[in-house]
Amino acid sequence: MITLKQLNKWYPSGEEPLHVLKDINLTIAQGDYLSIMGPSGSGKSTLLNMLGLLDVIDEGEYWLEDQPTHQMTEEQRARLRSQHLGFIFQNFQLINRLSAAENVALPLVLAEVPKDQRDAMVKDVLSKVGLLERAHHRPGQLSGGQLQRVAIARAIVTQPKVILADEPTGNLDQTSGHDIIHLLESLNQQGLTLLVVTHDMEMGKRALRKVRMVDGVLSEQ
Ligand SMILES: Nc1ncnc2c1ncn2[C@@H]1O[C@H](COP(=O)(O)OP(=O)(O)OP(=O)(O)O)[C@@H](O)[C@H]1O
Repeated sequence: MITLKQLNKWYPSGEEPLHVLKDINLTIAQGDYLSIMGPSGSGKSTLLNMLGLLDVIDEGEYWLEDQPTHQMTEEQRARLRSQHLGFIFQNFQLINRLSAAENVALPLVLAEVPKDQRDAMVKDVLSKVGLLERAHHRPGQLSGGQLQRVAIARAIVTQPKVILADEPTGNLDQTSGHDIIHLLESLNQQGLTLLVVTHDMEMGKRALRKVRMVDGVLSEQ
């Protein structure tokens, strides 16, 4: 479902551009579970941003569901992003003045899903992540592990094919981290493709495919 061919990315930096991703080739199938590990500054988040269609490729090809994203306009890429991709971040990125249910509903509001349909979908995913009874709580009233569950519910409510997670356990204690790993893995077992950038050795090791990034060069173990 995802193919990267000879992908390159540079960032402007002083006199000489910084070559952040170097000739990346990668094929990801539906249902894969892939961890991306490597030293700080090696390009892991940049790669995840490219896969998430959040930034433009300078050179090479990125095919998503047989579609050439490298030839698309920003608008086309945004449409593809909202159809197929869900995102999870280390710092959850929830809106504090909205309840858990309202945070989860946001992508559906943006997609103009009617309210009654929206409510049913939100209820369904909140129950999947075990937080139905906290639906009306605001982020300030929830623990770190619960916040990440809300973020996961928000990521899956649009029924994406791929979840891109950047350090999903990075702000959690060990027990909550375990819970989040198990939740993501159970979603993967139901067919969701899972791509995770992590420094968490446990998660890194448990992934079915282990990819390592060093100085912009990717290798698979
Ligand atoms: N928007 C940007 N503009 C310029 N340079 C950037 C930008 N984003 C990242 N970089 C640089 O690109 C390199 C790769 O950064 P990236 O965030 O992808 O690394 P990482 O492997 O995810 O690191 P970490 O594990 O610390 O999060 C770093 O040298 C970083 O300073």
